Amino acid sequence: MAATEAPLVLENFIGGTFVPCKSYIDSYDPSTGEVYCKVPNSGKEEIEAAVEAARGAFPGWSSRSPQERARVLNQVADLLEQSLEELARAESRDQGKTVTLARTMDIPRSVQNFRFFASSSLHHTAECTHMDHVDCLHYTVRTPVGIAGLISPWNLPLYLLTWKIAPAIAAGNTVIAKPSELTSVTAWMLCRLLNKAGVPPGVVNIVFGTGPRVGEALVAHPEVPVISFTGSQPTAERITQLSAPHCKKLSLELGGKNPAVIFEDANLEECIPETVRSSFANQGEVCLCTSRIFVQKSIYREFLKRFVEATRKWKVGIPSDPSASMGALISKAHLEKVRSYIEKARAEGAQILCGEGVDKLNLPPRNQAGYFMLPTVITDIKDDSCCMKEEIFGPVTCVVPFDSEEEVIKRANNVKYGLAATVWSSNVGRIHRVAKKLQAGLVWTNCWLIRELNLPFGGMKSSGVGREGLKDSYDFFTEIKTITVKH
Ligand SMILES: NC(=O)C1=CN([C@@H]2O[C@H](COP(=O)(O)OP(=O)(O)OC[C@H]3O[C@@H](n4cnc5c(N)ncnc54)[C@H](O)[C@@H]3O)[C@@H](O)[C@H]2O)C=CC1
Ligand SMILES: N/C(=C\C=C\C(=O)O)C(=O)O
Repeated sequence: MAATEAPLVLENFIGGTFVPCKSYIDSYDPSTGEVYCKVPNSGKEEIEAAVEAARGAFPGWSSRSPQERARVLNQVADLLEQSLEELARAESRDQGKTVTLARTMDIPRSVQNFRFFASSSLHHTAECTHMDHVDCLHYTVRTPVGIAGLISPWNLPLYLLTWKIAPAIAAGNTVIAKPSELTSVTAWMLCRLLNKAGVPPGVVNIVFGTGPRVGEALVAHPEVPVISFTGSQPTAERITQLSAPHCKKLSLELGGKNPAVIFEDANLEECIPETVRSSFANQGEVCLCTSRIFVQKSIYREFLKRFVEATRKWKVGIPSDPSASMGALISKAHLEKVRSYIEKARAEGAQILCGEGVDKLNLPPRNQAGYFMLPTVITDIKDDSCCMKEEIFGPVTCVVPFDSEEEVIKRANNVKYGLAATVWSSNVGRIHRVAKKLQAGLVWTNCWLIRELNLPFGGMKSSGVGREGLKDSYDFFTEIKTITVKH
């Protein structure tokens, strides 16, 4: 915080009203390491108030027509779009990402989330069957589940929060959302827009604070039957334990250790810049980022040389620098954790080809205490190294050679995660074969992160439970009932 700047003080949003909290948590600007914001340190009391507000709003909201709800969602989208620049700057300051990325990805996608679910909620149809031999007609109806608990992480703050709020309220639920305590500002800014858009009080409640305090109070509340969570696997385990006594419906979107499989017939002109982006976009803090790159032996040396050259051009800079590709990591603790992986790799005898400890980072004096690091490429590393097995969630990627298709599929699948993968080849048959055999909920071939919101998003193995998307989110946020009519 600059000497003259007063901290931004956030408030909870309960029943359509901003409510101060008894205590606050410091929130840091990752690009300077200074406290610039105070986030409510909410707990059980605030969750009780939010549940009461959400319970009160449910009958009215759930009985509105899909068209009426869609109109309100579209209004939220329009208001977000009108505030795009302000939101992008706030997201960048709070998270450390570049303003450019927030402006071109995070905020436009948040707008799209509301528009997409406003529109898709108008097109759901029910199933119907007949049993003529017993004169029966059967059909299904879907009803909103009730109060949905939504817990989101710090890497794509507004993007992932709105990816949960929009489908939940479009389906007629009321919600209590808990954003990450590390990145709460854009969620708080959204609250003002929700009121302006005509979202009735209590339909969306946003309660700020830490996971163990307010997150657990939300998950354990008996009147919140459905929890949608995006974040780490250990937290998902805790959420599962707390939900078990109530048999809650859970959607868990967790981490990844995503492979890129690059065959000798890949178009390297396209593959190299795209694999740099898939490894280092958003400081490598996206669950879909590539962190293990398998390259066929015949092109391994050439790939490595060109990949390192391209990585060195992925500029780290202050988030407002339009020429920067990457900003600061989320926190000091996270930066230290990411760096510790590089140290472990070095101790195991791996080679660090560029980045941390090899190249020099140039930052203005004001940003010297910010949480910056250079994109780092590791090689000569074994498949059983922790850098090849664990989610680092930072700008670090490992490159290793492979011989055959069969071998690379086995090695790519040899981790506990199964979220995303990329395959690079100009052989269509091989692409289909390999994509089918990779254990991942999402496989991008000859591209990365082209999102089709209509189709299922999510992971297998330790990368999660459930899927999100047009039909999947609707199914998750509704209960289905089969009705039989004898005539
Ligand atoms: N989408 C993803 O795949 C993400 C993965 N991560 C991974 O997790 C690591 C740790 O990051 P964290 O911020 O600690 O992730 P986290 O899983 O602890 O945090 C995600 C959300 O869960 C909440 N939370 C934490 N503990 C909770 C609890 N006991 N009950 C209810 N809610 C709880 C947090 O307050 C936050 O809103 C990262 O280094 C990264 O590897 C982190 C964020 C997103
Ligand atoms: N869930 C995450 C990313 C989702 C991206 C998308 O829906 O396009 C994550 O990084 O945690």
